[in-house]
Amino acid sequence: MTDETWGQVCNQLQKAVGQNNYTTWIAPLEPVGLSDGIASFHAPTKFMRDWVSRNFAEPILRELRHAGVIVERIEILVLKHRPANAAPAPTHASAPPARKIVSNLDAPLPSAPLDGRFTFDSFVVGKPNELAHAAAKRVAEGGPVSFNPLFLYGGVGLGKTHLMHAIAHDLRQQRPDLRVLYLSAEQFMYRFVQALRDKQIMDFKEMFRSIDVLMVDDVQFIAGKESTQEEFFHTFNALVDQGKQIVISADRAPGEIKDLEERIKSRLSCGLVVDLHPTDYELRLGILQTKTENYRTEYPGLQIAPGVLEFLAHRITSNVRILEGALTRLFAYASLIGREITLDLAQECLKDQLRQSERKVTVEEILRKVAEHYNVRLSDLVGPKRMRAIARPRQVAMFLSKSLTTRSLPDIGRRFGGRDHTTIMHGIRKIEELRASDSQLAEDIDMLRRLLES
Ligand SMILES: Nc1ncnc2c1ncn2[C@@H]1O[C@H](COP(=O)(O)OP(=O)(O)OP(=O)(O)O)[C@@H](O)[C@H]1O
Repeated sequence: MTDETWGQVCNQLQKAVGQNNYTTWIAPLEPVGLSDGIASFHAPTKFMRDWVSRNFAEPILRELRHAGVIVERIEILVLKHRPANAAPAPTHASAPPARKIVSNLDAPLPSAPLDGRFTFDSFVVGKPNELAHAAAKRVAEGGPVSFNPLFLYGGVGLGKTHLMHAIAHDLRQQRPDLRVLYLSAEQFMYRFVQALRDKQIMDFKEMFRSIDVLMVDDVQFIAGKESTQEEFFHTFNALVDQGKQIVISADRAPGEIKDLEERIKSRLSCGLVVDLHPTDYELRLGILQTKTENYRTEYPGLQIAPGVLEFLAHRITSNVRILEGALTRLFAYASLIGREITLDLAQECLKDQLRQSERKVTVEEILRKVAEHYNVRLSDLVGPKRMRAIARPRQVAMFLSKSLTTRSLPDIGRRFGGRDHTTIMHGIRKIEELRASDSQLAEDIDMLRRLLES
């Protein structure tokens, strides 16, 4: 492969993977040769080799083929660390070209790849995440540091990584003068161990202390890993002392991370600790609406019936990742079979997800909702009164208890003031009969069922 071909490939890769990824991961690669359908490259570190192999091998291969190179796979080799004046000593037998030794401070930061979709524009703000969003926005302005660190925590799939990437995107665009490094705590550890092994710990320290904004995702990962914690603590202190911004995320609050040293917990709690709360209905609906808008360009002409998004927002409450996955699946499915997205289609396509998130409705909840709906006392529902105004709602509650819970008739009877199972059966039959002719009753039941299942 000629330099010219590689140059062309690089131009294409820049477009394919984005400028940041290109500068960080592709530009440092050196093509070494091509033989037996294997294109070989040198990478400066193992960390880089692993990242590139995992994340960029496919686009590199694709662009090489586009440029007419006949290649089956790529191979990335690591140049062993060596003194600056020594001859190159690759870990591979073939002779590599001489490598320029660059100062650490000029080298691109080994940031983990950023997801181009995780921007502030695509982040939907609601009550549960508004503080986290506002704090992240503030950091993204790159102005004077007002809280250090910004500590974002919350359960799985609630947007921590999204916000951190959004900060990095904004900073890179608006403050290209700042050295911004985003990586997971696992990658921090990996780099640290690597530096120890390669006796490059001074380079490691120098690099981490040269950063203006350091973002470490999933910091709970270093709990119980003593020397990594120690190094993290020193890095953290050095940056805070220099007035550099730090953003950290974790799955729980600093004080609740087990096996994390006390001094680190207290350091992490010093700035602004913000909780990303579980989503509420409005936020979920907002996210679904935004994502649906995006899909409209991808699937033009696909119709979505009213009520489907509301239904999903009610039923899929676990986390945003699962909610997004359900919507993606639904659009792909509907476009494949060429049908409008209706409630029925959603139920059919998302059976598994819906079953998993099915709420366990209790007889007590049913009694409470039915009492509220018919404006009768709960005690009357389970009591002995027989007048129609009480007896009918009671039968509705019996019917719903049988269809929405897995309780047996005797069990339901016990929860209805110790009634016999035959009484419960009678009540259920009555409602089944009436429902067919009484549309008001059928509507009431439908509504109550939806309320209870949401
Ligand atoms: N408020 C939001 N608006 C739009 N998309 C969101 C929002 N919150 C989360 N998401 C999306 O949900 C998915 C999961 O979010 P993210 O990866 O940031 O979660 P996380 O909190 O880092 O979870 P984990 O700890 O599992 O990594 C992403 O695709 C993200 O874009």
